[in-house]
Amino acid sequence: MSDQNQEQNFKDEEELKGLRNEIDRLDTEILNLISQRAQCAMRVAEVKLAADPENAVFYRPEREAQVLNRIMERNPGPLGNEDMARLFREIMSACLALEKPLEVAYLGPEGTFTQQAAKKHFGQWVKSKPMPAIDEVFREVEAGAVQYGVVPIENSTEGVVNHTLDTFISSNIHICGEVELRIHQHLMTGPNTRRDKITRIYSHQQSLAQCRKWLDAHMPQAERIAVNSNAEAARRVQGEWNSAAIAGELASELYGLEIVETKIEDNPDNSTRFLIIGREEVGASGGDKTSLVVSMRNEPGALYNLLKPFKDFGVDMTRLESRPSPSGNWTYVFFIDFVGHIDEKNVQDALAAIKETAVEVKVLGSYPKGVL
Ligand SMILES: O=C(O)C(=O)C[C@]1(C(=O)O)C=C[C@@H](O)C=C1
Repeated sequence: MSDQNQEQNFKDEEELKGLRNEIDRLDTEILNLISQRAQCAMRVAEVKLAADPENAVFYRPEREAQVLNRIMERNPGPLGNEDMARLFREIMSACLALEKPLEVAYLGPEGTFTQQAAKKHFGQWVKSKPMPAIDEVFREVEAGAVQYGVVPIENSTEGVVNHTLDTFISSNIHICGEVELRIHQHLMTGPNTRRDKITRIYSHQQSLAQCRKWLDAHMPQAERIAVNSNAEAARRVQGEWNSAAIAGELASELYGLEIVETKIEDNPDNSTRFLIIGREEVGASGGDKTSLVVSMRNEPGALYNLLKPFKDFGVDMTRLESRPSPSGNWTYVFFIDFVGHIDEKNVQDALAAIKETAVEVKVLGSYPKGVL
């Protein structure tokens, strides 16, 4: 090595050492600040408990949305807004676990996109409990066995999850949040699988449908087998040498499979919206949505009467679905989402006007718009 090179190396080493010292100093500062924040959260828990020892509510979706939105607004970079918000998501999740460990039921089994959505919304610090069906998630929350639940509500390519909508009609559960997940489907195999020997591909029927063009083009010879969930598909592949699964990343981690092809969904904007359900109503965050279920008499102008108040009171409707009413007779109930919180004056006026013509209006909940 020449003297010049040696000198340059020495300078680089010195600079690296200086930068690492600076990182150590900053980490100590961050460590102390996070600890102070955690102490504050513990104090918040004491205040909540003193105010209402029996029914103190520790998880506050409206406050969490405000914290994350504020972080995104003030983020100076170079980390992106979402990356930064995810870091704070985890800090807040850990702080909440200090106040009160949460348990959340989700549509299982382990490794489903719904579990991924639960982790995205609540962070890594909640305990999650898989349930075999959507109505069992509702029942678990209603019975108080867990504090919250997570259920899928609509997919951008496959449409609404009717089972979730129908379950709301007969339950007393509130919606207290929403979370959207980009759905990426991956092809995964076990450690002994040979790509050219794959004769079977397992996945949930919806996922097989979402990857149909890719499968036609790349694996036309393999039989497609629909199973109950993507996680179940991954579990099956574990013990087989000639099969593959299509599932999400979490399932591959859980069952020790290797992802051999990433993002094979035909539509790159494929996403699913999930709802967070609970027993309490949620306060206003300043950026909220409300969901209603309304049943109308089967008469001329019924839909007009339902929609007019939204225009009259300037309420922005974001979704309208109709479902057959459980009472039968070809009558329908309408599921409506709109922008605003039930505490806001124009929302209350619109609801009062709808109630004049509706048979029944049920507010499923006001909740903060999904942040992440
Ligand atoms: O502000 C509160 O009510 C808190 O409990 C603190 C905190 C936080 O860490 O910022 C923790 C949990 C809640 O869900 C919301 C916020």
